[in-house]
This record gives sequence, C-alpha cells and structure tokens, in this order.
Amino acid sequence: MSKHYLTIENVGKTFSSGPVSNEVLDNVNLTVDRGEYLSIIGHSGCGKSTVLNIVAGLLEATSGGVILDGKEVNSPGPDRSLVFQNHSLLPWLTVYENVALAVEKTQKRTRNKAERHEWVLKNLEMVGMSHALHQRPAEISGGMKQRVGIARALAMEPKVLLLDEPFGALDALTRAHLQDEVMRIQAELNNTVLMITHDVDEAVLLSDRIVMMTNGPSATIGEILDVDLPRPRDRIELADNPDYNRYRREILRFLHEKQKKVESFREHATPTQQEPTAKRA
Ligand SMILES: Nc1ncnc2c1ncn2[C@@H]1O[C@H](COP(=O)(O)OP(=O)(O)OP(=O)(O)O)[C@@H](O)[C@H]1O
Repeated sequence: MSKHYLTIENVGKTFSSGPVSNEVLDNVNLTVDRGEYLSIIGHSGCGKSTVLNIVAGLLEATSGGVILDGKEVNSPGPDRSLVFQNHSLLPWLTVYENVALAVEKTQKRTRNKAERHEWVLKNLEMVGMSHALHQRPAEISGGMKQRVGIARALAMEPKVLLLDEPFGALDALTRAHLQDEVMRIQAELNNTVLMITHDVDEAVLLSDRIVMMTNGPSATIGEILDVDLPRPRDRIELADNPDYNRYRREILRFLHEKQKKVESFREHATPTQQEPTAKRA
C-alpha cells in the first residue's frame, strides 16, 4: 500500500463518441501527502478538470486509478468535497441551510443535532459569513457565494478538498481577499487540497507544490515545482521576494514553451492533424 495519502496512479482517460476517440490524459502519476496544498496548472483544455473529476469519482479513468487513504476511489463520496468556479448552492435554501444540508448528510453519525447546528455556524464563521445566515444565494455577491461553497465543503470534513478554479469568476480584489482567507483557514485546519488554477501568482502564493501539465491530447504531468516559501505568506512582501519571482518565472517558462509547441504543431500540421484534441479510434 502506498504511504501517500492520495495516489493518482497511471491514470489515462479517453472520451469516445461514436468512431471518434479523444485521449485526454495519458499516464498521469501523482502523489499527495496529508496536509499538502497542491495546485495543478496548465493550458486551457489540457485535462486539469478531468484529473480532478476522476479524483472526485465523477469520471471513471480509462486506465489506472486513484487511491485515497488506502481505498480505491470508484464513485463520489463525502471524503472528497468539490468547490467549482461557479458556486453550486441550492438557490431555494438560505446560506445556513445550504451548509446544514451537507452537514446533515455527512455528520449525522458523529454529531448530535445541537452539535451539527454549532458546526454549521462555526464553518460559516470561519469564512466570514455569520452575518448572512438567512439570506439566499440570489441575495449575496459572487464572492460571498464562493465563501459559502467553501464553508460547505469544509463542513463535510473531507479527506481531500478539491478546488476547481475556486476564485476564477471573482474580481481581482475579492479574489485576493478570498485567497488570504483560504491561507488562514489552511493554516488552522491543515487540509489536503488539490486545486486547479490558471493563475500563476495564485498557484505560487497558496501551494506547497505546483503540478504543471503538458498540453493535450494525451496530456500528462510535465514538471512539479516545490514551493519552498515560509508561511504565513504575505502577497505584498512576496512581490519583492527573489524566490517567489523565480517560481513565477519557472511556471511561465513552462507554459510558454508548451504554448510554442502547440503553435508550431498547428503551423506544420496537415489539415487532418489540425484537430489536436480529436483523433480517430
Ligand atoms: N465529459 C466529457 N466528454 C467528452 N469530452 C470531454 C468531457 N470532459 C472533458 N472533455 C474533453 O477533455 C479535454 C480536457 O477537458 P478539461 O475540462 O479536463 O480541461 P481543462 O484543462 O480543465 O480546461 P480549462 O482550463 O479550460 O477548464 C477537452 O478536450 C474536453 O473537451
């Protein structure tokens, strides 16, 4: 058995539609330790969400598999909670009820009614949403909805928190604020986190390691960067930190090189090759 908390082993994924098949992932191998904050970065369409969805159990790998805390992942489960770019709150429920519903589903055996109530309040307090318990999603801002989504995910006490561009739809100031909140919460809870992002600064600021994916088709892990910056991290101070800037440059270099390869492929491809994400089975 792997000593790692989360293991993604030789994962491949091919989507098929009639005679056309699209090998999105090939031989993805990754291990994540307990309490680690790991980001996945890569060009649009390379297969980042596909990796996350396989870990979430929402998609089945065509080859290989995922092991979390010694158990193979075969379906979605409360040990993995997902936060998407666009909130997925139930619009007819209040902020409190949205979190309470997840707590009812996952904590009934471990907490009694009063404890579950306190737990909902605690998680909403952690993300700074205690003032809006009785409002519905339509009555709060995008940043507030993401906060509630994060509270709901945390309240489930997952073994791994899966974040799919959680700040992607937010304006720059709200995003910065929420990133700081997530760092504070992470310092307190030490969750195991797998996050997808397009944002190089966000990846360096939040992560212990950054996984850089190659472009598809048949995307895999290109490089992994260890981010050895002391915590707590302060975005203003980091702007002048030579290591921070070196990490940023390394990611940008990787992404730039991969982009050049795609452009050169497109320039030299014959018309039948010009659809890099779809190939005949
Ligand atoms: N359910 C599906 N059925 C068929 N093809 C899919 C499915 N999900 C994803 N794909 C294809 O897999 C490829 C990778 O998609 P994915 O969403 O994983 O990429 P991504 O790196 O997360 O992209 P982005 O950064 O733009 O969100 C794309 O070509 C996409 O069209």
